[in-house]
Amino acid sequence: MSGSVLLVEDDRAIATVITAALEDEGFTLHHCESIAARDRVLAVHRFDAMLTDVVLGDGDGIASLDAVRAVDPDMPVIVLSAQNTLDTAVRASETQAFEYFPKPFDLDELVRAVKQAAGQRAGAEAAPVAEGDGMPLVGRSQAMQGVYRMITRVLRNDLTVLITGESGTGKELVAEAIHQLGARKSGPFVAVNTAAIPSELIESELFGHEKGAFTGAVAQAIGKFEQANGGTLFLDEIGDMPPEAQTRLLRALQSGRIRRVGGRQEIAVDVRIIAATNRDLAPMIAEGRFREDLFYRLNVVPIELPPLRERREDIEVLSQHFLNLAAEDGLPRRQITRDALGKLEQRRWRGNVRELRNVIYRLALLAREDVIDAEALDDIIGPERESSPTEQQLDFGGALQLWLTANHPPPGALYHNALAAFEKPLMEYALARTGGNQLRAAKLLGINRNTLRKRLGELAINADRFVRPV
Ligand SMILES: Nc1ncnc2c1ncn2[C@@H]1O[C@H](COP(=O)(O)OP(=O)(O)OP(=O)(O)O)[C@@H](O)[C@H]1O
Repeated sequence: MSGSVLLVEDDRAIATVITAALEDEGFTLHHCESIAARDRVLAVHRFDAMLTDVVLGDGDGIASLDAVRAVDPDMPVIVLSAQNTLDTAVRASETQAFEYFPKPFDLDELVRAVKQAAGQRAGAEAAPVAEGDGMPLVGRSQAMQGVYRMITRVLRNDLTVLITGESGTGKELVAEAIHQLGARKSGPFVAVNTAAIPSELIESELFGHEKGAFTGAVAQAIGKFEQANGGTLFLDEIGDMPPEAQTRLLRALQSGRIRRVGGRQEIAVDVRIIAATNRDLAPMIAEGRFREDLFYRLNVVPIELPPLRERREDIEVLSQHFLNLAAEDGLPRRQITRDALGKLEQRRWRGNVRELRNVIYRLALLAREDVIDAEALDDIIGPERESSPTEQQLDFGGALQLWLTANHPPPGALYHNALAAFEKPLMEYALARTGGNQLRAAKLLGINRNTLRKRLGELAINADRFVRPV
């Protein structure tokens, strides 16, 4: 049996014996000798079970269990005690300790109890998250099983999660799953893509601002932290966060309170944070571009999403899943042959699951027959291009196709709505690049200033939003 066990015991002889016995059974042991050390390690690691002595140098192993429950309410705890009094036994059972062992104890019995405790936890946790069953994630590979296991570990607590993985591997979907399946599901899920917001606006976007905080702050605005109160805040592309915003975020995480830009009052927020990045943060920390202390605050529970090329066995179920979604989105219902799937399984998928989704939608839309075979696949998507993943994701036609299937504009409004969907981000980009200066934005776009002003009005874009704080 495998599993990880935290052993809190200041008697080294006993610790050595327990460690040896449990390691022989395949457990990984982490040993510490004090309550302070226990709490430090629990803040960053999660264990399948904990064994604790009662009388420790810096406190009482039972009386201090509340702190353990606060970070991990469901971890089975086995109490070991040399004070074989009824009082200790009663106190242990009052804390719902999994089991109580007076010293000296029978080592075999202890090993059996640990196996049972760790097994019970794994059983209780394995149940809620598996593919299907309200679980939006598809894939049965070993790698995805590991991801599901990690998700189950964070459903019944509010630990901060850092999701890493290449672009398009499903990081946002995992964040949504944690929210939907967890205790906060009735609260809001608010996603912020740090990379998509001009750096000058990030702080105001996250924390809100008071009226007059900077030029253009014409009214008070509530930030994403406050919007997510009682729910989950998903901070995507956290590696792109500018240094000042990192500092402010760290402060908010430490204190559970935020202050609006230009505001004096500290506001308490009850928000679970899930962050994600497709960048390797280690070199950024080394170069001083990402705060190490923030990294540790975020990386309490790391979840790593494997690239699609490392779980090719999932390509078949994912393809079927996306064919179904395409049909639900109003595209023709298609089937795909084993040969065609074989070809899909050989591709590199540098854009990961997002790229697969786009390809399947394109196939569903453009295939001439209901059954997509290898030949049809070659016809429609051709050989793999040598383009970078970014180019593949930014394939304009593909994105438009997805937009068209996801939005069903009323008849007669298709051209108008598609144009607005295209123009709005373009105008916003130009305004963000030029700090809200309409003259410069018009120049950047290569259009007349009056045309810009007219379109801003028609598209309900508030140019003031892009004015840089001074
Ligand atoms: N395991 C999966 N099962 C079903 N759909 C998936 C899975 N993984 C990803 N997807 C789909 O692939 C697309 C990309 O996923 P998502 O946006 O979550 O990726 P991401 O890692 O957050 O990307 P980025 O780093 O670019 O923000 C979405 O349409 C998502 O629904």
